Amino acid sequence: MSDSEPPYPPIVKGASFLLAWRLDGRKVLLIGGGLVASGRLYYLLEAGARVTVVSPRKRLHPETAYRIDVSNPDDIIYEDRDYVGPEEDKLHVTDYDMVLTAIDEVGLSRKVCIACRQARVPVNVADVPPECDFYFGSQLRRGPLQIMVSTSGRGPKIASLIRKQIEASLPSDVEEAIDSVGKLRGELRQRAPGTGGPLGQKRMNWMIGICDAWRLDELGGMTPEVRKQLLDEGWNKDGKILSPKDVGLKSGIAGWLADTRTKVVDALGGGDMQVLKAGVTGFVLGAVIPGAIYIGSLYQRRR
Ligand SMILES: C[C@@]1(CC(=O)O)c2cc3[nH]c(cc4nc(cc5[nH]c(cc(n2)[C@H]1CCC(=O)O)[C@@](C)(CC(=O)O)[C@@H]5CCC(=O)O)C(CC(=O)O)=C4CCC(=O)O)c(CCC(=O)O)c3CC(=O)O
Ligand SMILES: NC(=O)C1=CN([C@@H]2O[C@H](COP(=O)(O)OP(=O)(O)OC[C@H]3O[C@@H](n4cnc5c(N)ncnc54)[C@H](O)[C@@H]3O)[C@@H](O)[C@H]2O)C=CC1
Repeated sequence: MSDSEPPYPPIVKGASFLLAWRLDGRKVLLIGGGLVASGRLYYLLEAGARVTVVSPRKRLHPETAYRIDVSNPDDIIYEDRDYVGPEEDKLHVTDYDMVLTAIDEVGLSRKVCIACRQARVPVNVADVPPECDFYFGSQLRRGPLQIMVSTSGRGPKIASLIRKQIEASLPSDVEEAIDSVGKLRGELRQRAPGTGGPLGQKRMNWMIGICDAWRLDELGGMTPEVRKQLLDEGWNKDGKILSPKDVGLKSGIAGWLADTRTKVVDALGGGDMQVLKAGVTGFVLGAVIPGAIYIGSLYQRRR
């Protein structure tokens, strides 16, 4: 490295700050009940938010109406009427953790945005990027795995296409792998409880070692007995990292590749090597796009 070369990556401004917002039990105001609102509502409910929907029933999108009709009143409070404005309405933006508008009244949305910003309540106005404190992205979920693609507002349809490519390239056993790792982490914590310090560092190093030494499909196939073996004969013995071979599992990359190809092709409803190529390209693109991947629906907007 030359003397003038910076030691760390340069800052390139213009990005969004990506995070996985824990909305469980939080209050969200959703103004509007059309197609766009139905997508917002779906993701909010999946995140456990307590949503107040204000929108006249006569123009509700069928999915919004369905969610309202089948949901527990703790999850959705529904007001069958027009929202009248931040000054006049009996609902106050200050009582919410997040406010979303998805209505076809630009002036009213602007007023909501101004009131939210004054009160420092995060707001998203569908259709008006400058009035959004945060953007939605194209999302997919497989249990604990969530991936979101953002194009920083430049090309939402491209975000959707990239998300689909990533989706097609995901190994079908990714959810099992994450579940296994979650269980192993929990069991490790029981053996070595506590927060931070040298023990925390040792725990983390051990988990990193295991995740590096085991392929996703191998992790997904990990039985409770194998997890116990990893802990008994690995963690308990100087934090040793046992490989799949060490616990008596056969490794076979060729078998795994064949299996993955079949699963990718199956996921796309059959096909040929062209399809596999598209999936792999998608995965690579997913890794480099200037967007967001949240480790962690397939709701699709139909316009
Ligand atoms: C800034 C942002 C604010 C926000 O909504 O949070 C925003 C803004 C706008 N969208 C517009 C149009 C379209 N939006 C979509 C689709 C989606 N839009 C989504 C997000 C976002 N849209 C945020 C930035 C996301 C990012 O950073 O990439 C997705 C990803 C998530 C979601 O909404 O849930 C979802 C795909 C979900 C999926 O399929 O997985 C399609 C395609 C389609 O419908 O098939 C079109 C038509 C094609 C086109 O116009 O490009 C317009 C112009 C309206 C006009 O011209 O009148 C604006 C306003 C503007 O750009 O000025
Ligand atoms: N950000 C984005 O990604 C996109 C944004 N949009 C925009 O989002 C907005 C909503 O789009 P859609 O859901 O497709 O429209 P829509 O026409 O299906 O739904 C509008 C909904 O808002 C309700 N509404 C209107 N005035 C209201 C008020 N004062 N109080 C409560 N509810 C009210 C209507 O009853 C209806 O349920 C539009 O402005 C549209 O241009 C549309 C597509 C993409």
